[in-house]
Amino acid sequence: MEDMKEQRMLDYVLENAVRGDPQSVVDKLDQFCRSKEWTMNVGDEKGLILDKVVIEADPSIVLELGTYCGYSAVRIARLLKPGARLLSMELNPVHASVARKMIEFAGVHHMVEVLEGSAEEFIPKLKQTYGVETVDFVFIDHWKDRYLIDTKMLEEFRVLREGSVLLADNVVYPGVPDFLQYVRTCGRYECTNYPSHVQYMNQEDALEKAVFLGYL
Ligand SMILES: Cc1ncccc1-c1cc(O)c2nc[nH]c(=O)c2c1
Ligand SMILES: [Mg+2]
Repeated sequence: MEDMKEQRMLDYVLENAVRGDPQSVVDKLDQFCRSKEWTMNVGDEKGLILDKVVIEADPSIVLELGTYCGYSAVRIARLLKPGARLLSMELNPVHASVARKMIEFAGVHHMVEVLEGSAEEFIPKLKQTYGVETVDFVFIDHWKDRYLIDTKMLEEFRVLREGSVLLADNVVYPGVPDFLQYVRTCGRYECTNYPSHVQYMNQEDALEKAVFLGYL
């Protein structure tokens, strides 16, 4: 396989971060993206907002839609309590492979599982295959055209419970207007917007938190 940007980013972490130290992996990923090549990790600025929302939620079961190279999986897992689990879904097999190595190097592989495939495929299986009754936190960061469909699927399969926290990246850029309109107007979510910037750039972006109020 040709040497892809994602492979170069993984190699940089393996050479420069500290094995078993998730913070050092996060720091070296940000350093790579600022000094070598831009990649679509959620990044350090939006990452601090993600940290605060995760700490506040203190979740036991986390879903992530869109693993990419594992930056946010490592960033979230480093904040989870013992026994908590993160299931992260990634459609792209090359990214999933890079992410698994990143997560293992960071030493959080005992709490993070990367599911290779689409959210559409895995959400219906969460209960019988992964023993997940409901989830406490969902980080949505995959593809703008899937945010709304997959959120409705989480509702349809009763994966959410009163108080489940959805946190969506890129609600300004690239933008997910249909998802925003839905969570802000359907009556089943309490929404908060967190203005920020596209990772490692000056372009405006934002995160949106949507707390599920129940199957009204
Ligand atoms: C790729 C890109 N170019 C310019 C500006 C933003 C992006 C960008 C940023 C992200 O955080 C993304 N997250 C998930 N999925 C994406 O496709 C994605 C794309
Ligand atoms: Mg993103």
